[in-house]
Amino acid sequence: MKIALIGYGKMGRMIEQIAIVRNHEIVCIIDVDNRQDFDSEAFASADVAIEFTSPTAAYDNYLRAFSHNVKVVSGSTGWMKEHGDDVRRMCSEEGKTLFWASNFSIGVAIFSAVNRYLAKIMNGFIQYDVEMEEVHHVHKLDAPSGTAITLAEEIVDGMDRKNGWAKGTTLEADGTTTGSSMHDDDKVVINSVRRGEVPGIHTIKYDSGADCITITHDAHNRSGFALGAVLAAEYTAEHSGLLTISDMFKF
Ligand SMILES: NC(=O)c1ccc[n+]([C@@H]2O[C@H](COP(=O)([O-])OP(=O)(O)OC[C@H]3O[C@@H](n4cnc5c(N)ncnc54)[C@H](O)[C@@H]3O)[C@@H](O)[C@H]2O)c1
Ligand SMILES: O=C(O)C1=N[C@H](C(=O)O)CCC1
Repeated sequence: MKIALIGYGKMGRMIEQIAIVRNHEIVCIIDVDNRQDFDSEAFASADVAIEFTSPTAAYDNYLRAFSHNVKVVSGSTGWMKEHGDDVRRMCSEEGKTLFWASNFSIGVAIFSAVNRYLAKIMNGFIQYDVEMEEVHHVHKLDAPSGTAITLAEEIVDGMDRKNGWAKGTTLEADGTTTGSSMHDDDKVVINSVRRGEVPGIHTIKYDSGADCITITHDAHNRSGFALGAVLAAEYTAEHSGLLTISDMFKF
């Protein structure tokens, strides 16, 4: 398969390595300094573009790729609130294809299945309250993480006493804390920590007067995200519309 990369940072570089091992051809690499290459023959020849850039760059990159009829797989987070409706409309009404996931790792797909199951059980046990913590490296631009938001939305779907999520505190790398831990009881509070070079840790904690149950996904490195993105590109070459992890992994 012919793959174009949009964003050649930590994720773009790791995706390139895995794609080559899986016998794909990288036909074009676009980063901030050569955005004119969106209009190249090489870019238009791609079966799929894999996009990992930033919260503010992602949406425009989708538009550029769509204008050349190139399908997109993207892991960029933090753009959904502003552009989610527009992207959904383009995929459902205008024949565009975007595979988007807040987290591409198989481990997080499994963790998400456990999260959904646990939330449904906890719906019947009102003595437990739930909160979440995500820990990421200090370069991360968005908080809470996209993964934490997805996991919180799953909890809200499973528990009648929760009707949304709220951004809690953020412990910054310099030790300062911003945000607030005070929120209505019907919100799933997500606290963030920015520390060193942590690839990503998500912990969901159910606490009662008697005990506490926690589940954690701890990424050792970015290889799980990158492999998942290449698998998603292989899936996207054969499918269309708005796609996500639950389309690819059925469990
Ligand atoms: N879904 C997932 O599994 C997953 C996993 C890791 C990271 N992410 C997300 O992916 C994004 C990128 O992560 P990263 O660790 O590779 O970041 P990074 O900062 O290492 O790399 C981003 C790259 O994008 C480039 N870029 C920025 N704006 C651009 C633009 N307008 N056009 C082209 N290139 C542009 C930057 O120059 C940089 O090379 C972030 O939003 C992060 O949250 C998602
Ligand atoms: O490194 C990042 O940035 C990550 N972003 C995603 C998120 O926001 O959930 C996935 C984990 C790594």
